[in-house]
Amino acid sequence: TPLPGPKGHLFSGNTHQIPKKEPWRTYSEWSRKYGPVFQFRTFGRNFIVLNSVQAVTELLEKRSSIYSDRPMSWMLFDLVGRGKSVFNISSLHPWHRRYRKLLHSGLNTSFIREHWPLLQEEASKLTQRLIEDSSNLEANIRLNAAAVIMRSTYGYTVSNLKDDFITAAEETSQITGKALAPGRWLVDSFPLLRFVPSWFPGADFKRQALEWKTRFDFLSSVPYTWVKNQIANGKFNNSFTSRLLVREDDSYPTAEEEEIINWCAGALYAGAADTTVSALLSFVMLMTLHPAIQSRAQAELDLVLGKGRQPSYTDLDSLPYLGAVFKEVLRFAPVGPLALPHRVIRNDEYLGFHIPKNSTIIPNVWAILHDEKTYPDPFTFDPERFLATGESHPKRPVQMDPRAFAFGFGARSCPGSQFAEKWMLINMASILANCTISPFSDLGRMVNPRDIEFTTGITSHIHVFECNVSKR
Ligand code: HEM
Repeated sequence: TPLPGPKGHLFSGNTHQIPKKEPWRTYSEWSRKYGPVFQFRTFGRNFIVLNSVQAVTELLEKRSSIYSDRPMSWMLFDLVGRGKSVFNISSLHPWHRRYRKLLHSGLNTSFIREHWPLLQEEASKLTQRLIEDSSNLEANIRLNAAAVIMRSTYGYTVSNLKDDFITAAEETSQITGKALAPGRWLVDSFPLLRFVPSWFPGADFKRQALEWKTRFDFLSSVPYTWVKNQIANGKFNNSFTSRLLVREDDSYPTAEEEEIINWCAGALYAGAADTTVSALLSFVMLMTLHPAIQSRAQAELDLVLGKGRQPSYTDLDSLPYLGAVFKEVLRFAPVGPLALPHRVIRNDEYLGFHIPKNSTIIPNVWAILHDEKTYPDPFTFDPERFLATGESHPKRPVQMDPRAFAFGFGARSCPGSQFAEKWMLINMASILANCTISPFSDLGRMVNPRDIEFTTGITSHIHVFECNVSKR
């Protein structure tokens, strides 16, 4: 049986019905009408949206070996030459496994411990900047992301957002966005167009692709060449990249190994920058709106830290309430409401429905994290959902851990999740131990938690409103 879904035109399918704003909400409504797994179609492409815990677990996790490919973008992967990036590489490509292994071991607990002093130092700098000027909330948080990532990936120190390495990394993500813009490139619907010669009238897309490819080749070589030079000069800082390049037996990586290391290192900024900024912005905004929750997290910190001590690695396990706040931020304001799309590589069947080979699979993480059966009263921000000894609902069972969904699925799940979590927790601990965040009271304006808005994109950001950050 074919999967249910909204009726579309014979040729263009449902192209005209795809929502431009917060599509996860529309998909969630459609799932009430068509069921938790439904499909829709655009020119030559089939999309399947998974809206339930059961569906993502069964298909993306248990059948990960066939559900972990990425949908093809001829413009970005082929013409612009980004098909081998960690995010885009086909799960059938032999490097996919090598990337995953390298990223997992490269971002493991010992990496996190090694970079703990950096995380702690940047957390206190961020806290200080927020106290001095809370009007630049987003820029201050961005600087924290850039500083941590560039230092831990390449051993490179960033002190402002105008830094060359940051502008290079940001240009990379802007080009990626333009090359992936849905419906923008005809070649994505008619792949044969890629063989049109670039001088041919109307082949502007090929000239554009070549320009971007040249730019990418340059941009991706900048930080990598820098680390290699530092190592050659014998004065490098320990980093993700240096750990892979400098070997105990003094051997040199092969050209192929170097290419793999460069793709993996390049993925860290792309994976970390926007996601951690989104999570931390949501945290600050949600603390502004929920003073009682904020004070409870501060009371927990005060108890563990005593007077004057700053939070450290070993404290994190003694801060269950702060841990619950982190989980609730991920649930209430998912960083990637639709994670990233996957592709199924062969025909399959689910609950008697036919899943056609090559369909793009969209996990509706937002719908899962706002399903009232799993998370009663889903639009209320309430960290107690994740505590066994809730004060206000002592008998309520602990709710499902949102980290199982917020970081994606199967052989594509986020390799930086452990690092991200420790990094966010130390930032949150440092901010709350030293400051109190409150609404901009002069204006007497208070945003109703239900009116919070989010931007639409691969990562979604909370709409920022002004707040006060004052030293405690
Ligand atoms: C709160 C922070 C973060 C969230 C919510 C998050 C979430 C995600 C999600 C949803 C995916 C897509 C998974 C899928 O396709 O099923 C992903 C992929 C990825 N993330 Fe993260 N991430 C975060 C932080 C980080 C950090 C700090 C790093 C690196 C240091 C990182 C590196 C990556 C990489 C390299 C991928 C691509 C994996 C692949 O395609 O095989 N992420 N992340």
